[in-house]
Amino acid sequence: MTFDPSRSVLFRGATLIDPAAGREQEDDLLVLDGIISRLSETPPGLREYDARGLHVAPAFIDLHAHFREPGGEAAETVATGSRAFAAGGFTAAVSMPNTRPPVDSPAAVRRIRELSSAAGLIDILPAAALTPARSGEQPADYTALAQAGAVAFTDDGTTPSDPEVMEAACRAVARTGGLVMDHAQDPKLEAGGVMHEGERSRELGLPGISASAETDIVERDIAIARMTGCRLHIQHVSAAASVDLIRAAKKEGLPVTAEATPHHLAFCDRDIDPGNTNFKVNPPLRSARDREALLAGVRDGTLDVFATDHAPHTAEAKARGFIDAPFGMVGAETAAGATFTTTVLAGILSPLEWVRRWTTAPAAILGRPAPSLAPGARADLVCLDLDHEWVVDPERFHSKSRNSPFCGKTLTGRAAATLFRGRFTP
Ligand SMILES: NC(=O)N[C@@H](CC(=O)O)C(=O)O
Ligand SMILES: [Zn+2]
Ligand SMILES: [Zn+2]
Repeated sequence: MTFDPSRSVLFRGATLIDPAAGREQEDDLLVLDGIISRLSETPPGLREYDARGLHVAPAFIDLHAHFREPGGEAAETVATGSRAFAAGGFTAAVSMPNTRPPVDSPAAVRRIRELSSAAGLIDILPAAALTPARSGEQPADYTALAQAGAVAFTDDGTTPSDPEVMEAACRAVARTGGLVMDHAQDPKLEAGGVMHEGERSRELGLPGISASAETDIVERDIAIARMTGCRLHIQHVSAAASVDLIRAAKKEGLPVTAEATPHHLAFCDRDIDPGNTNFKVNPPLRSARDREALLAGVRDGTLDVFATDHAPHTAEAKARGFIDAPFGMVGAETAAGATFTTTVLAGILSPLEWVRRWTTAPAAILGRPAPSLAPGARADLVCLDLDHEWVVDPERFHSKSRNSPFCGKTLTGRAAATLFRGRFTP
């Protein structure tokens, strides 16, 4: 029997975590020609990977990533961002449309998919702008964008400030069965702020962004989901009251989901060093109480998934000081460790549930088939070393950018290897 050795491997002695089957067990795992196969089919001469002490799971899917191409290639490209995500244990990521120009046409959506295929390390699933030019002025042609390959619609970086535009957009997306992702932050209330408004911002003398900048929009858009039936995914939830609103919406049976970022789970405004602009992010790192509420939301499933909001910026841009530097932090290569450390090690999630939040849960939100370790499944896999303690050194990132708040921090857990269609990456 012949097989392609570059897409075939036998993982020996791994602990397999298969959230689709709800199972964690010690076993070998065979990958043959990029497909998970029955152990009884193992051919002679196959490469073996010693996975004793390691966990093998479906590879991670990120619902929220910025690749900066076109227009921001000094900070990241599809190729460098793909390497960063592959190194982080991912084989798929949803790209945000806030490039320059924005991804707001079928041609721009197709271009992202072409760049993704050319890089060949992960599947980049493009989100398209919710409104043309992300101007918040009118709905777009969602059918045409979806036909070109858009998996969701968002004006990430902002949200339509006019509730009537948001309602019309959600109504139109609902007709196509599509998904709206929402950067829930009122542009008016956010204006001029650079960190969470509270005791710490007053201490530092920095302009604040109130929690209500987020919660007002979460409330507005849950009401719009109720009226329109549109599937609504709240991005990068930061405030305790947002978690309460989302919990209540779910209880009511509304089609609302939400994501938690690694950085909002790991840090609060007390951790902000005003001399380090890598802590400047939108929405801002909020109070310790907000952070506790996010962890409670992760625990009870109100926050369905983790998502990185990987937002690369050049060292030059981040050197402008806390007032003028752009918002955003990289996250692809710290996501696994940061979320394992803040949730599993903290006793909030089991390892199986933690894997679920990076795999089957985001796939379900996208309406894609559940990633699985069953024979016949595509071998998009991550091999995790969950005992590995490491100190984050951004100089070692594959990303073009280094703007990580985790620099110098110790995390537990990392991707030891990633397989994309059976091939080791990056
Ligand atoms: N999160 C951020 O602080 N920045 C993001 C935009 C966004 O996700 O809102 C970026 O594109 O840099
Ligand atoms: Zn955003
Ligand atoms: Zn974003």
